[in-house]
This record gives sequence, C-alpha cells and structure tokens, in this order.
Amino acid sequence: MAQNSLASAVTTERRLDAAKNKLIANRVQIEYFVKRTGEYHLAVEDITLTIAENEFVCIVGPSGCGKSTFLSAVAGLLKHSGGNLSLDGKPITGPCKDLSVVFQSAALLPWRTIIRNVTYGIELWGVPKKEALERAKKMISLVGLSGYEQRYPHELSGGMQQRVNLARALVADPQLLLLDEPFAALDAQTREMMQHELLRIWQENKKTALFITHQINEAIYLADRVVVLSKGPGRIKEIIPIDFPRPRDETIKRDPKFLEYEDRIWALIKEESNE
Ligand SMILES: Nc1ncnc2c1ncn2[C@@H]1O[C@H](COP(=O)(O)OP(=O)(O)OP(=O)(O)O)[C@@H](O)[C@H]1O
Repeated sequence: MAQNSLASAVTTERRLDAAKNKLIANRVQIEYFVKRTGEYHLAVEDITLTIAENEFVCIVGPSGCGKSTFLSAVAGLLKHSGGNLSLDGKPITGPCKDLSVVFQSAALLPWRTIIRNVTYGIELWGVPKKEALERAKKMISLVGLSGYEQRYPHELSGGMQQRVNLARALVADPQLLLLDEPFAALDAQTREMMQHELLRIWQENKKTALFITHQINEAIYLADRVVVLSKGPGRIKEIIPIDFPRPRDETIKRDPKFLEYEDRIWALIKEESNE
C-alpha cells in the first residue's frame, strides 16, 4: 500500500454531522484531580471522534496516552472536563443501559451461576426475571457456552469467563459496546481464538463498538477504523480506515496489506516514543 493511500486516511474527524452517528465525542478533555498534589492531571487533551452505527473502532496508542480514560468517560464512569460526549444525540452524563463495558478482568460474581451472572445487570435495569433468563440463555449460546449456564465462574477457564463477560455486556442490547483490553489477560492462543469469536459474534449483531488494545494486529483484524493516539495527554494522531471486507478470518493476517497497516501503525507509535 502506497504511503499516499494511507496519507489519505482521515487524520481529523470530519463526520460530526453524519446522520447515523452513534457516538459523538467533540473536543473532549478529561482531567484527574490528584489529591496527593492538590493539582489536576490532564489525561485527555482534545479528542474529537465519531462512531457510526454498526461501526467497529479500535483505539491504540502508547501506554499512558489516555485510552482507558477516554473509554471510561464514554462509559459515563468519569466526567469529562471539557467538550461534549453524546450517544444517539443525548449527552452522556453517567452509566446507562445503552452503554455496556467489557473490562480486562471478567470480575464475575463468584456466588452466582453463569446464567445469573449474565442476568444480573439487566435485572438491575428492571427486566423481569423470566425475560432476563431467556435473553441470557440466548447470549450464552451466542458466545458458545450453552450447557454451562448452571456452572460457577471458578469452574470456567479465563477465556470462558471472558465469554461470559461478553454475554453479560451484550444481553443488555446496548447501543454502544465498549471493550477495554478485554483479552489482555489471556494467553496468546486463547486471545487469538477470542478475537475470532468476537468477529463471529459481531457479524451476527453488528453492535457499534469501541475497543481499546495494545496489540496493533488485534486492532487491524477487528476494526473498521484504527484510531492512533499520540503519546499523551490524549490527542488523535491519525485515524486509519481498515480496508478488508467482512466477514473476516485469520487469513487476512497473512495478507501483505495487513502487514503494511501494521508497519504504518507501528511507525506512528514509534514516532511518539521518540519524540
Ligand atoms: N485515577 C487517576 N488519577 C490520576 N491520574 C490518572 C488516573 N488514572 C490514570 N491517570 C493518568 O492519566 C493518564 C492516562 O491514563 P490511561 O490509563 O487512560 O492511559 P492508557 O493509554 O489507557 O494507558 P495503558 O495503555 O498503559 O493502559 C496517565 O498519565 C495516567 O497516569
């Protein structure tokens, strides 16, 4: 792929007015108040990003550049100190049932069976128990765990627990699925399998997704667009559209174009480390 075709990748976000945007982040700034010093720490300086309905966007960038902070603000778990964040045109002011988050650690409730772990959130949102159980069963089947409904979390492997976590996020039927390094704690082989599983699941329901990862090849494999952040405080360095048709499978990882994307994103991140 010629450098020029990548240069045509959108470096700034120009789709703020597009009709089918799910998420709009406009000049988002996020600060932490550090009690110890009594000062504010700027973690995200200026992020403008839109995510269209059914789009899968991955964010990569150097450690500490503000990826998780940005995702937490989108999830409504952290307040942004500047700019605007909205989902389906409504400002994000806190956690809500339209936003589901999958974190690195599955953090399942050990005293509840798998199915009751999956129903837990939607029961809290007021879904009647019978309907919650039916929906949970479907999601457990979707993530490939039929037959494990009555098991307890400690009886499942790490990869299986992360599948439960995914089912727990999907059962709420969110408008936006947020995933913060969901496979980082898994061994390499399980991680690859889970990437493949996630693509299969995504192909079925095409949930709009924002996924954070350190692994460049994971981002390219999954995403419609890869957002590269600069070293921090959070700013977008470049957005790279990934031009592989879907459904995808592992063979694209051996496609020369895949390796070119990888080299390009590595170069962008290296530039940041050297600056
Ligand atoms: N609770 C907090 N209080 C103060 N500063 C914080 C807090 N959490 C994160 N930070 C700081 O905010 C910045 C962004 O952190 P964040 O965890 O979002 O980065 P990241 O890109 O997700 O990093 P990594 O890739 O290492 O997970 C860093 O400078 C970090 O030290």
